[in-house]
Amino acid sequence: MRIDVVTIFPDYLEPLRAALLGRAVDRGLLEVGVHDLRDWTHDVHRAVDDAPYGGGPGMVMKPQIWGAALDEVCPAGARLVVPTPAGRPFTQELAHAYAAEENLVFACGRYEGIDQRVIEDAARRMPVDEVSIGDYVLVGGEAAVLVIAEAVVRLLPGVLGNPVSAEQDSFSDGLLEGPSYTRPEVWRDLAVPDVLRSGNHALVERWRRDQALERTARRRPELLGALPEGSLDAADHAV
Ligand SMILES: N#Cc1c(-c2ccc3ccn(Cc4ccc(CN5CCCC5)cc4)c3c2)n[nH]c1N
Repeated sequence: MRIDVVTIFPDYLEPLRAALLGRAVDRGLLEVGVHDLRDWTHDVHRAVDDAPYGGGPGMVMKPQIWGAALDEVCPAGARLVVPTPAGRPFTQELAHAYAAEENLVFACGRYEGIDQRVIEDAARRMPVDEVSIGDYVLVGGEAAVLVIAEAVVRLLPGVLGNPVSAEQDSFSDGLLEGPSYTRPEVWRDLAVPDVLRSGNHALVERWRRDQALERTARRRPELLGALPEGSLDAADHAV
């Protein structure tokens, strides 16, 4: 997979070359290109924004600059991903879909966002997704790209040391995962649940499933309602 990011703050994307993602790059599992949008400006001020038509707060990013940048950065077959507060929710399901792509290009907006015609024009040549990472307001798209990139790259074959954990992720079965524990057995008078030290794998599996159901019911009850028909068995209904 190759990820390209267009931004006015290239340094913000340095974490793409660190830790898990950096190791994926070093191992040839991932290519990363970060591009400064201002490289496509031609005025002395390197302006990328202008006042919004119709008035309103803040500035909007100019279409000409973005158009020239995306024309050059987007390879044939790329999917363009544009983080925006008005986007559709970025989910684990979308992370899996993106992990199957050869080329992802991220357009990081700032100010009040990017002129909508940039998205409309790009959609003439490639799939374009406007996505949001959550119901809160950021200052630009860069933090969202880091979140999305990490969620996607960890799913690539060979990236995670323990690939099973990607399948046992939260949300992989529609539930939040339950609590985890490691040594010591007692820490500050808090003991590890006995069942986890029982050696009875069936009991451990049942306990973990119950914990996941209880946690999901408490923190994200709407996920229970969204489970596919037949996801819960008789033992689950006992929780
Ligand atoms: N993913 C994601 C995001 C973002 C995000 C993503 C990309 C950009 C580019 C610019 N901004 C700043 C901004 C902030 C608020 C508004 C709304 N307007 C304000 C007054 C009238 C409406 C427009 C832009 C961005 C924010 N925020 N939250 C998420 N989950």
